[in-house]
Amino acid sequence: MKNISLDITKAAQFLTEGAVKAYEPKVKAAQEALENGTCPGNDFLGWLHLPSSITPEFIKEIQDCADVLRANCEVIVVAGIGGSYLGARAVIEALGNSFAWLVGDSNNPTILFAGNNIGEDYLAELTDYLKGKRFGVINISKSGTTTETALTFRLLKKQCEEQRGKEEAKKVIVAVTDARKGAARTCADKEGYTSFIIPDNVGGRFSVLTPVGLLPIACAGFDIAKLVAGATDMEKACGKDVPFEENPAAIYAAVRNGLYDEAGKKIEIMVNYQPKLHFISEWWKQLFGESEGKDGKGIFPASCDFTTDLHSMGQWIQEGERTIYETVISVEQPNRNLLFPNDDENLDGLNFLAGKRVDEVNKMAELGTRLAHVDGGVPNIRISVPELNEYYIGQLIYFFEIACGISGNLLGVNPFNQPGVEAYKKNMFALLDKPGYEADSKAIKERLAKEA
Ligand SMILES: O=P(O)(O)OC[C@H]1O[C@H](O)[C@H](O)[C@@H](O)[C@@H]1O
Repeated sequence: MKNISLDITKAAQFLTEGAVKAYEPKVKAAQEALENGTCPGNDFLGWLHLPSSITPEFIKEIQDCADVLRANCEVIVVAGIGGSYLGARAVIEALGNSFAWLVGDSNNPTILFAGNNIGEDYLAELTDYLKGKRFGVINISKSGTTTETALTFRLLKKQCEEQRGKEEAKKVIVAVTDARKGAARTCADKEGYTSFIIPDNVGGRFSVLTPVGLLPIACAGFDIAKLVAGATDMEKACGKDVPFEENPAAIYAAVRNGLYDEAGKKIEIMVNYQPKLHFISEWWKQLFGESEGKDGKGIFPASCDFTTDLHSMGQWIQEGERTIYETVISVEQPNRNLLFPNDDENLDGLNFLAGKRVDEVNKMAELGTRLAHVDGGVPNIRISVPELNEYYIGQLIYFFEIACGISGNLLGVNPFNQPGVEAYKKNMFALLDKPGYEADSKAIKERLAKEA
């Protein structure tokens, strides 16, 4: 089986000769530090060899739980935010039917996501939809206290118990959370829910290959063993002893830091040409944004779906400020085969495409865009994925995870904490008069009064 591969030629040309190679010693040091646990954030390195540590027995334990949910639910709601849902959604959407919620696939439950926002209409419409449905809930929170998830779970738990009875509800509510602490753990233990542990040393944005992602992905009907196999093979392919030039994660980390350090590229646009990969970009944005956006530094992670966004963002990318570069995920072979038909009248003038596969048009759009954007001063990194299946998505996940760990170390930050996310929470709790935030409430209201 070939691996995903990296083409940096259209990015390296924006750097001085040898600039990428010059990162080799720092990359090696970063990988040694990750391996030896001597880097900042070294209490969150459980992801580094997670794929190769996952046993068939553990896969079966997760699959068995998924089978119970699949047998008893027509809808499964995944409650989680950030790393507690993005990975699962990214994989499920990358592998699933683009219209999954409409095709009424009788073999698989409908997987919905909630707890990732505080939209009242969203939650009201969700609870309306769930009325009369045989639904279950996977409540995912590493801290077990995240407001968005906890607020949603309280609504769903109540509705599930009302609709199915408390005892039946216990069969179809599963918690994925901390081993010991947090409200989600307390509730799971009190109610007797099946639960899985998010290892202390695996941060949320690195947790898709723990039950955080594996359980929802298995519930959706995908092969988590193959996902883990792909991640395991990429773990080997990006190991610290792999020669720099042969280590795709090392090269990607080096190139992106070179573009940032030397070429003033402050924004990385993750691009796909397959709509199914939209949430892979969303997952990637948290992984790199939350890992590197610190100390006034870091490449800003953005994303675009092409060719869709070429009609909205194409102008900026082609002629805006030259502080951007693109990383393009290119899927070599789609899973389906659709030929473009001939039309005798040819009113649209498209008969020159007749008989071609739709993907041939997509690939020429990709090539044409790459030429245009590089000509316009936008470096282009291309990640080639042979096909969209569990194995290669597993490779892609681990590739980005290890590249992120290396890159954060090259940037000189702690890639594994996220102190910045606490600020909004403190303000929100103060404004909501949460017990324990009395002083903060007083201060923030005085501030708002002054600013009014
Ligand atoms: O899994 P949880 O503890 O609910 O956290 C969910 C998310 O929110 C936190 O505030 C962090 O920003 C993320 O790193 C995390 O993935």
